[in-house]
This record gives sequence, C-alpha cells and structure tokens, in this order.
Amino acid sequence: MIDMQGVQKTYPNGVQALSGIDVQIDEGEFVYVVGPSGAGKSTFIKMIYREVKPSKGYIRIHKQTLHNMKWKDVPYLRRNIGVVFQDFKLLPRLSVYENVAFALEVIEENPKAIRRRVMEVLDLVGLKNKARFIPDELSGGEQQRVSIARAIVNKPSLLIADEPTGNLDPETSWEIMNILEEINASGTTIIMATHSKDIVNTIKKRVIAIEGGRIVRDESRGEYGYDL
Ligand SMILES: Nc1ncnc2c1ncn2[C@@H]1O[C@H](COP(=O)(O)OP(=O)(O)OP(=O)(O)O)[C@@H](O)[C@H]1O
Repeated sequence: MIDMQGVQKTYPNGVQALSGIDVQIDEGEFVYVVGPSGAGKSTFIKMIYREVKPSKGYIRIHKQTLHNMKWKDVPYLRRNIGVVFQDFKLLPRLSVYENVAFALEVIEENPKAIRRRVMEVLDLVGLKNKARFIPDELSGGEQQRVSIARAIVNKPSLLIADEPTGNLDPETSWEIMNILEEINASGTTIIMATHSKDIVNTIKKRVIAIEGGRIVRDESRGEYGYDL
C-alpha cells in the first residue's frame, strides 16, 4: 500500500529532516512511528498525505506516485486518507454533526446518504447523543473522537494519526486506542506517530523508530524503546 524508497526531505531553511527512508507498509497494518523529538516523525507522516513534498526519492501510496504528483491531484489522494491530529483541528462554530458531515459535503454525496453515514460514524465513536454540541462543549477525549469520526467518514483505506493521544489523559487515551483498534480491525491501515511508551508497549504493533531522519528500527510487535 505504501512504498518509499530513498526518500529525503530538506526544508527551505536547510534543515534535513529525513535523509534516506526506505519502507513498505501493507494494507491493514497498524504501525507506530516513534523516536525522539525532532527526529523526523511528523515530516515522515506529512509526506504520506502530501502535506510535505520529498526533496528526493520515490513514494507510492496505493497506485498513486506522490513525488511527481501535481497539486490538482492532491485532493484525490486525500479522499482515501483520513488524518487525525494531536490538537483535533475541529471547526469551532460548527456542531459535531456538521464537523463530520463537512468532509462528505465537499465531495457532493446526497443529503440522505450523508445523514446516514454521519450518524453511523458518530455511533462508532460513541457520540451519537452529542451530534448537536459544538466542540467547546466537549471534553478533549470527545473532541478527539469527533476528529476520528471526521477522518473515517468517507471510508478511507488509510488513517494517519499524528500523536492522537498527546493532549489526553491516560484513561481517555486508552479509549481512543480502542476506537483506533476497532477501525484497524475493519481493514483500515493505521499509521500513528506517538510518544506514549505505555501505549506502544501494551498494545503491541509494528514499530518504526526514526532518529536523525533515518529509520533505525523496524520490528513487528516492537517496543517503544525510549525512557520518555
Ligand atoms: N516546516 C519546517 N521548516 C523547517 N524545518 C522544519 C519544518 N518542520 C520541521 N522542521 C525540522 O525538521 C526536523 C524534524 O521535524 P519533525 O517535526 O518531523 O520531527 P518529529 O520527530 O515529529 O518531532 P516531535 O516529536 O517533536 O513532534 C526538526 O529539526 C525540525 O525543526
């Protein structure tokens, strides 16, 4: 599903964030991306949904090659990729329902299908009864559940999560992990950058460790491997 070869990224200010990434990720995998702060995890993740363009190397996601992708084709790539962020990034003036429906409205689904699908994903994340609330009226964990619902509403085959539990307390983090595991069990590939030793060492998955812009470890059912 994902193939990267010789991928490098040098930002315009001269910082080399990634210096030679070779990796394959198969459909249906659940992968943690770990490593010290500044190692290149976010850069790696942002390249997958073409938020960041590689300076060198080959990237293929599904059947689309990204290194030579034109800007006009990026929305088509992103339709098949859901993204969840540490800080949720919900639209503050829209209700829970509207935040989730928005992603379908931009691809012109019919209103009945939108309603059915939005309620289905809100049910999946346990927030059907809060559809009319606005983000400020929700706890952090609930806001993250809305952002997960938004990310999966158009059934992407790949879900990217950049420190999804970074702003949440431990108990809420486990709830979020349960939801992500459920989504993975239904066939969606998940790639999650995290600093949570507890999560990585408890819910065992493939671990890719990045240090200084390179993959230094890639293990199935791996350990977190750092003290913090
Ligand atoms: N837009 C940018 N312009 C210039 N340099 C950047 C940019 N984004 C990231 N960097 C630099 O690239 C390197 C890798 O950053 P990145 O955000 O990928 O690391 P990270 O492993 O995700 O870190 P953290 O765990 O702290 O989020 C760092 O040295 C960072 O300062």
